[in-house]
Amino acid sequence: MDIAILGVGSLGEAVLIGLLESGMPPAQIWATAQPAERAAVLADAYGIEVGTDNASAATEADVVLVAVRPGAVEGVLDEIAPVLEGDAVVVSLAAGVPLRRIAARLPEGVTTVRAMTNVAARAREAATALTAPDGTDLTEIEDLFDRVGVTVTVEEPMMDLITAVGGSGPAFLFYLADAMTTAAVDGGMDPHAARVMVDQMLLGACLHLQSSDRPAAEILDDITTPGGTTAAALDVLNAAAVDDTVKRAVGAAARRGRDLARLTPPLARVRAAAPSPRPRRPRRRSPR
Ligand SMILES: NC(=O)C1=CN([C@@H]2O[C@H](COP(=O)(O)OP(=O)(O)OC[C@H]3O[C@@H](n4cnc5c(N)ncnc54)[C@H](OP(=O)(O)O)[C@@H]3O)[C@@H](O)[C@H]2O)C=CC1
Ligand SMILES: O=C(O)[C@@H]1CCC=N1
Repeated sequence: MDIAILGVGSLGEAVLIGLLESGMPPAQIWATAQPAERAAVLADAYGIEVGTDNASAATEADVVLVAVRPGAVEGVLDEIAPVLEGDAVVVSLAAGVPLRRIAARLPEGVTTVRAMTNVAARAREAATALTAPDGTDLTEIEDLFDRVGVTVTVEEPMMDLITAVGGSGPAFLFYLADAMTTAAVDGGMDPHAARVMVDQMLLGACLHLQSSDRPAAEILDDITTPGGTTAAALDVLNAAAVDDTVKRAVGAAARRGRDLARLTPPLARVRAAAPSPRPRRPRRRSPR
């Protein structure tokens, strides 16, 4: 199976790396990026065909992954629609853009799929949710995403919530990692040692959680020695209602997904409302 990845940015590159690491031959992957200089850098780095012409890349592929930002999806679909064969499969990786809007841009018979995955595809540990019109055989696409992690199939109305939890989810952990590393460095720890410590702690905790059938709240209890250090930390987190804040953050991300679906072109108004497309927490000191 030949695939095309259209719009190799942050997510597209993560998926590309994961697929190559899974053993997919570079000759089976066609990609596009902008500008041409970035396409050349990607081609050189990964040994695959990377251009700027989406239609040319799509012509080569059995499965086309559309990895541009939500506001650019429909324009890319318009570019590739004339060259797609009837048995082509088009998978949108974008947040928010619904199946009906994808199908409306493509020739009759082309299979349309939405996939919500995440940057852990780079480490072949992504959580991917697929949705497609009723009756679609997703076996081939499940196999493709299984190469970069774990794949589930869901109904489309769940996609905004899954985008918040699964797609944006790594950001919650990176936020925590940054805050904990900063706290350690501010307390006098060597930045490199702090980074190693926090990374390994998160990895170990996630593996522990994944290997257990027990709810996270119960595992949390195991660490919380009465009157001990964890209890002191939890007192502060609970006083600040961090659990409620996390719920509200998930809600905000899911609502943004719904907004992206409504707005055409989506990003014009969303950008006007949010000055920075990638808002970051101010950093007091940068770990290495
Ligand atoms: N980042 C993530 O972790 C996740 C992202 N997603 C979804 O993935 C999509 C991409 O997000 P992300 O990777 O963060 O965004 P990026 O902006 O990093 O990647 C998109 C890339 O597409 C390029 N591009 C824009 N227009 C075209 C075009 N017409 N043809 C070819 N390439 C084009 C952009 O170039 P330029 O910058 O020059 O415009 C950019 O390099 C979004 O739809 C998002 O909702 C979903 C889950 C997780
Ligand atoms: O921030 C975003 O909109 C994309 C979708 C999920 C993760 N990143």
